[in-house]
Amino acid sequence: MTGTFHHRQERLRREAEAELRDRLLPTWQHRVLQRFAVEHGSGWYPLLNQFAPHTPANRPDAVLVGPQGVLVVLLRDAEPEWEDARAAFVWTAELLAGASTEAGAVTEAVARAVVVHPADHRGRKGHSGEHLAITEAELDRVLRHGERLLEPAEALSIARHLDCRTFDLTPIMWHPRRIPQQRTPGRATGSALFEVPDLRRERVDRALERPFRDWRIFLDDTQLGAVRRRYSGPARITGPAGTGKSVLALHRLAYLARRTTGKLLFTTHLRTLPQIAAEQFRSLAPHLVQRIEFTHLHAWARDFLDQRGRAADVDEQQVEQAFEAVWQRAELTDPLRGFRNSRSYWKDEINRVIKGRGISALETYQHVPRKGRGRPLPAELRARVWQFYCEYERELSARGAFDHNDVLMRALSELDRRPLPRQYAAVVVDEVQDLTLIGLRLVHAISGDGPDQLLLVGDGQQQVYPGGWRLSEAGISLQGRGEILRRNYRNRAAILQQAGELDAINRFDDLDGGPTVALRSALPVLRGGNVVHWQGEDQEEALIAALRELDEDTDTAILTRTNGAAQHWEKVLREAGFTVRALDRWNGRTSGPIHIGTVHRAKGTEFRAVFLPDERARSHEHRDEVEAANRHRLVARTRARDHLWIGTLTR
Ligand SMILES: Nc1ncnc2c1ncn2[C@@H]1O[C@H](COP(=O)(O)OP(=O)(O)OP(=O)(O)O)[C@@H](O)[C@H]1O
Repeated sequence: MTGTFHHRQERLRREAEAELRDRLLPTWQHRVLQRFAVEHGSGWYPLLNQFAPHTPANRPDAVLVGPQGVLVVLLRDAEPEWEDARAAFVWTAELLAGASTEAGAVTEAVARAVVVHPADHRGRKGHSGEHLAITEAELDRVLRHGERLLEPAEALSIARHLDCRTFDLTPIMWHPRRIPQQRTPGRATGSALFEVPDLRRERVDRALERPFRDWRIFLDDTQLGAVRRRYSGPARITGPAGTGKSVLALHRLAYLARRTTGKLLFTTHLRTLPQIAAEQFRSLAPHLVQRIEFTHLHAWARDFLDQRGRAADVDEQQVEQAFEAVWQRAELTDPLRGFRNSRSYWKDEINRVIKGRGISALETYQHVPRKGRGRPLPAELRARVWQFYCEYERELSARGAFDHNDVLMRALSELDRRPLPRQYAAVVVDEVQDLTLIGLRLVHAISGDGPDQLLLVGDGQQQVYPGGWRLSEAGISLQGRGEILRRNYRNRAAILQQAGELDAINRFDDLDGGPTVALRSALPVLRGGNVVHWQGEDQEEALIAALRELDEDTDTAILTRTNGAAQHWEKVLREAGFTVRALDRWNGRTSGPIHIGTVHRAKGTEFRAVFLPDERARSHEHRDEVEAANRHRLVARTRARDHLWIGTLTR
């Protein structure tokens, strides 16, 4: 077989020689291109720039499509200007627009720029922000090693697409209209050597890695359209849980990073999400990760104020004490308790409705809409709340303390006083539905209104913090710029159906007036799924037994409503011998132990199996509480990909 293989290589080499004969290429370039041509035998489709060796500086000399993706190749004696390498990449990436395979529309993540130098090159090698630099002696690095990204049929259809899109690239050694038989060197096709168990394992492995591989390399048409669209001002991506909003946001960041200079910002109000997004981005576009700042909005504001010499740190304990001091004053709180006897309700009123909206006068508060906050609050009570709020502010200032809203407000006023010296090339905000109005104003002040500057990503059905706003209140106008995603790629059909049955009213978009799609109308992509409704008295025993029944417990989470419950389950599972990790310490990198945390912490994440133990929540008397609880449940259930376990205590 080896003899046949070498014979074939030699024949390919001779054919390549004949194809390249008329080109007046420097000897080393000739050698490289010949090698590319020969690699057709192992599944690569080379296309040569028709101007080579006089290719314009900002174009590739060759493009190769094969198992390791699309290589945008520049053959250079000396290091190219980085703008040229980037322009060659972007030129090829633009040609990829519209390419699709059975798995979806092709993204830029499939492509990378490679600069090949002669063997005796002494200059810089390795990865730069824009490309990988190697010598001709190291071609195996890109042709043979590395992650396998494309199936043979995918590679062929992408190569054909490139051939159709431009006259500048000419196929060498293959004919775009003939379908060649794929052969893999060293392995006979259809051979009995391929054992059935191997095949089965390969299929299972591929199925498990599939969604991840797929979303990096292929997006659906709507997603890809939104990644590449030029928005003349702020834009918004909505869609039910699991429809790839965050994935789209990451692709758009990579797309914009390649076409701009300077930093880009990914932010959200959730503390743990930016790190997880950064990890995902790293696998999508490792060379661009330095260009993106992944940070939660409060940390951004705090660092910004620090740089301006106006440090404002939040001491949670002091803030809590300030609130408590006022809450204990019966003359202030009795009328409020009469309306709603809930400390957290009034805390939300201050944090999310008054301060979170930046309201500075009672007159404004008297008229502010409080959608999603339950019964209307009469004017006289609003005056009482205002008094409470003023006392709280006094308590804070007596302690010299700032709360989270203060930090955002100070950052906003500082930006107003002196804008950023260098604007971000783009700002992406994830989980936007849970930002306060002040938070939204801040991101708008950071981004500005320019083309492609601001992308808001969210879903009103997943709002878990009270409060609401209209975009216009933050001075943001969308004018129809936006996309709605509908295909759910995360949850298997049974889970999607289960979560879709919840009556999770979308108050957020109700405020904003835009069109929406509810989870129950999302289109499931993955079939099957397993939902277990457990009912009984000994929940600990049942949950542990269910965990033990899982074929493997990696990529599993126990999600709770409260921190107390999360701590309880951490202890129970540790004692039962499981390795567990608190969700708020997770950076999205490893999926080893069982994750335990609140649903708030789990926002934007997903797990193969999710357990939702019953917490004996007090029954909800008010409509807003019922709505909030249902949105909360929807978020929790839609974190599960394959298995969902829902506990109900009967005692
Ligand atoms: N085009 C695609 N092909 C395959 N998988 C995809 C595609 N788009 C997204 N996915 C997968 O779908 C899952 C959900 O994606 P993502 O987290 O971006 O959804 P989301 O809309 O932001 O969800 P949520 O609002 O619930 O946080 C991820 O596992 C992602 O890998």
